[in-house]
Amino acid sequence: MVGDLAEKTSVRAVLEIRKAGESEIRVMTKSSTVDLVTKTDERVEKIIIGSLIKEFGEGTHCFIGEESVAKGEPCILTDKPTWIIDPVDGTTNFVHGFPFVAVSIAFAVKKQLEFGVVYSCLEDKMYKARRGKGAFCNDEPIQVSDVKDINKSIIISEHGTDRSPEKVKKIFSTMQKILCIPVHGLRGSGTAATNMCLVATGAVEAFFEIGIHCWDIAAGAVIVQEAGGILLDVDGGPFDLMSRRMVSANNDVIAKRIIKEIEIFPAARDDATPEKK
Ligand SMILES: O=P([O-])([O-])O[C@@H]1[C@H](O)[C@H](O)[C@@H](O)[C@H](O)[C@H]1O
Ligand SMILES: [Mg+2]
Repeated sequence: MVGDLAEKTSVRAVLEIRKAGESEIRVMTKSSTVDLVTKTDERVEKIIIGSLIKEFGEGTHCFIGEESVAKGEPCILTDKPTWIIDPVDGTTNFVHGFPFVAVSIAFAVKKQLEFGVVYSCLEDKMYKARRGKGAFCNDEPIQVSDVKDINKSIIISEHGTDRSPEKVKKIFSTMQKILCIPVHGLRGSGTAATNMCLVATGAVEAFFEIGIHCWDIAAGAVIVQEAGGILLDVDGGPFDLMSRRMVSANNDVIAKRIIKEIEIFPAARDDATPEKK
């Protein structure tokens, strides 16, 4: 029921994004001049939350949505049934017409992710997974790659929207070290949700990033795990959805090899009190 609804809602969101992409896009900024947002991000989030509230009634479920949080709504994951939503993951891509843009909708109960749907709009691929029930792309089962040799891997990372020189230096130093292991290649689609689905289908072996948010990765987290992959913190500890740090990989051999090279830098938790952000 929850899954069907998430799927139905993601289809509505995708139609809206595709339609909006055909006319002129007015761009605004959030935390920095490269952290972009559009009216479409805001409208699509309202559509998603509105249709979920219509179904479940006001006050029964909680919502963590990228644009609502940007407008001051809390970003705290409680035990209550909670939807975690990125209406347009890959907003920069959307603005530039770079063809990877996804809608990401996840559902958690008691802080446990139960269901995720990532709809890659322009490729027309709907990825979905329910805890314990496998992962699918357009209804076909998907599975991570079985590569264990890092020298035969493709790794994804992104540089996010924080451009402070010391962070950028660490990001590129990590990428340089990983590239020179050597791996077959380094990639990045510009949407964390899609990157995770690429891990889940076996197109790449891993995706890691410091600075992502819970709404970028919540749905992808269910999909990667249900496709047989793993999630870890960038220091090798357990994955924490609110920590803004994540390594997703096909297996722990690949994950741990990458973790050896990651230069960690601080990122305020999604659920940090405002004065700590
Ligand atoms: O802002 P947005 O386009 O929804 O999300 C961004 C994308 O997922 C990008 O791939 C990642 O590198 C950033 O960290 C995210 O913020
Ligand atoms: Mg996003």
